[in-house]
Amino acid sequence: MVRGRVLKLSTSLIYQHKRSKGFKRWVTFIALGFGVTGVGCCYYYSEHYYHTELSNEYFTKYRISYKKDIDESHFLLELTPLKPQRTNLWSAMASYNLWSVEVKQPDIMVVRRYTPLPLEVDTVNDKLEVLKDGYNANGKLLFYIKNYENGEVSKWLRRLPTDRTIEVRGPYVDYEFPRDDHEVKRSRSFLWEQDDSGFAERFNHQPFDISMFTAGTAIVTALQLLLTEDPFKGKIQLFHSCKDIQELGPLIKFLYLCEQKKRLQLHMFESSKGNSIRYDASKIEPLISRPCSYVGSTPFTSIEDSIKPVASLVCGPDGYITTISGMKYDLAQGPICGLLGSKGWNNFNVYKL
Ligand SMILES: Cc1cc2nc3c(=O)[nH]c(=O)nc-3n(C[C@H](O)[C@H](O)[C@H](O)COP(=O)(O)OP(=O)(O)OC[C@H]3O[C@@H](n4cnc5c(N)ncnc54)[C@H](O)[C@@H]3O)c2cc1C
Repeated sequence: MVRGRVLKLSTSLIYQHKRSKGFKRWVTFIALGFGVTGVGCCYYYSEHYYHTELSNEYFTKYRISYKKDIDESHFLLELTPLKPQRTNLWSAMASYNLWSVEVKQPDIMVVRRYTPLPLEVDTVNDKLEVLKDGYNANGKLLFYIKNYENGEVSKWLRRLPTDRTIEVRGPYVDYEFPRDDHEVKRSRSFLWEQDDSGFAERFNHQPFDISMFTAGTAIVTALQLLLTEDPFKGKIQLFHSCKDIQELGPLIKFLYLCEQKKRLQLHMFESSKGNSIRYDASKIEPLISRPCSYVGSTPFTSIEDSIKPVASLVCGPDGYITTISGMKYDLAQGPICGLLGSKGWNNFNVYKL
């Protein structure tokens, strides 16, 4: 009888042991399942959401999808994000913000700003196309860049092969115009060479005009305002200095289209043709308008033929900024002197970028 009890006990112990072994196996299996799912979720999150949307708080990875030399110092660079961008910065910024992004040079850990243009490369025909309203080409960014002989980042960028991954952060707003949320969107159909000659433009409010003074690649600031979705509503009087207009490559066409549409009044100063602001300021002085007063938001009347600039933006190397508008001290604007100073412009209506 005692033997029978012992046998029963040992059988139940073995059973319990077996059961607890099975239980342990189940627990391990479930824990492993949770672990694998957790790791999978983290991987999916990091791949699809984390650090994939462009932000100025971290770097996002982009691939060099196109690079084309214009001449020995200028090239076009197209970056495609590794993950398509959900935010359409062209719709969000429109022409109310001039914006740029920072590109990181990882070997020396420095960043430089570059100003994207709302263009994408049509690889079949090897030409530039303006991005249509509501379309962001999945977040592609196209840049016009000058490489400097001793330039840390521009020279490095020019040498990188296509398909190389680089890191970008932004966007950074470099200048902000007053935003009018009750204004109608401006059409850009002429940029696709569509005939809109029968269409008379009307706005809710009277647009204001500006003057821009750019040198070299700084022309991208004017091009961004002219080509972006809902482009600048007023006229832009642009004084551009460069060695030769040909250094703009395929971008020249867009300037001429805007000029034909009377959205742009272009004054070119090409040093290779002996036409330089630096050496002959008297050539440009008579062309510069005096500042007109900004009267704020008034009902639309008409689009006039004349240009009445209420603000001037000056963008280029330090020496150029000094000639046009007086010295800029790092982040401080400094007093308005130079050519603009002599024409009555001041710190209320001039901004040195
Ligand atoms: C808001 C913003 C937007 C910009 N957008 C663009 C853009 O779209 N395309 C573009 O090409 N550049 C743009 N730049 C200029 C760009 O950020 C770099 O300054 C430029 O590429 C030179 O950097 P680097 O590292 O190659 O040269 P660095 O190592 O900084 O300088 C090397 C040498 O080049 C000289 N140098 C540097 N910059 C200039 C200049 N602008 N003019 C004359 N000499 C210079 C320096 O004096 C130095 O001797 C922008 C700058 C700002 C602030």
